Amino acid sequence: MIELDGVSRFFGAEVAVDNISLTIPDGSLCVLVGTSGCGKSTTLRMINRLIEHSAGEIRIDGHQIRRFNEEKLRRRIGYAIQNTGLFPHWTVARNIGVVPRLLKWDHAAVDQRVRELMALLGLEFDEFANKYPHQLSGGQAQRVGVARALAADPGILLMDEPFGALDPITRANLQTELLRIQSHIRKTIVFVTHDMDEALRLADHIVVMRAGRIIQQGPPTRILADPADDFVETLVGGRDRGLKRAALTRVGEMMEPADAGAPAAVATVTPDDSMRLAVSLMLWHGVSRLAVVDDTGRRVGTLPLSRLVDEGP
Ligand SMILES: Nc1ncnc2c1ncn2[C@@H]1O[C@H](COP(=O)(O)OP(=O)(O)OP(=O)(O)O)[C@@H](O)[C@H]1O
Repeated sequence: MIELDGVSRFFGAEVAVDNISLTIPDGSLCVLVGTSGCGKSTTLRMINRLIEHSAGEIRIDGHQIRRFNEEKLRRRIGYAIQNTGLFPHWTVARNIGVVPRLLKWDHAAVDQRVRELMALLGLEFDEFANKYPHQLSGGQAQRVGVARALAADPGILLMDEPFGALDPITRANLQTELLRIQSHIRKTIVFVTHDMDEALRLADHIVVMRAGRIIQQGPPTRILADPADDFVETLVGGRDRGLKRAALTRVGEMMEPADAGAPAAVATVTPDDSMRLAVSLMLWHGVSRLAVVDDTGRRVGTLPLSRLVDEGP
């Protein structure tokens, strides 16, 4: 668990981060979001002590990070940044293995870890291990950057706009990959972005920052349902937020119990489908209710349009 307790950072007279408190439970993906200069990167870098905090306390697993040896702390924490920071004259394999080598793992263990991570990130070993960063596409280089950050199996992964420089399709693919990987490795991830859509897609917990302060924090559905002020509402897309919320809400959360007497429905959804898909299907088929079925096709519920109108997004 990472805890920030009344944390501030001053640069001369300027307050970059202003008395923020935040708890990030183990295994969760917390996204810091906000416009340029609001203090997101400074907050992230205070966690691995690339920047020291000026006031307050930062604790990892209950221990103040000031008490840790800086080098050791940084090796326990993976760090992935925009434009990857890969060493240009090193191969992909050597770049990925840098931290395990610093930690003096033996050669075979480093080699095995590099292979494992390349497989996890979808990079074919024979094709990519001996390439140099300039021979990679932006998305491939970013995958190598993430693999390198994970190499020593850190409990915590800090990611600073890691997909910021990529085209929208590559970016969406890497977001999906990150969610897939996270479902396997369950790291505690702190992710910085200025893109609210990216935050809504990835986060378990969103922290909206402005001028060094936390304006609002909570799960994506809460931020969408109840933005704290006009600034957050603008960030989440104003009138568009109903659809965004529908994309995050599962049918299972909104359905009613199966109604034996109801006429057979033309279209079906599963409890794991998004409400956005359900709305599309209703519009497409011109119906006001859908049958909800499980993986085996058994009817488990009903989703009437009234659920969307009364309580929906
Ligand atoms: N080393 C520094 N010296 C002086 N001021 C700094 C330094 N680093 C950051 N700042 C200031 O602190 C504030 C917060 O910067 P920070 O980089 O954390 O913002 P950010 O939200 O990550 O922005 P961006 O998305 O543009 O990177 C800014 O006003 C910035 O100018």
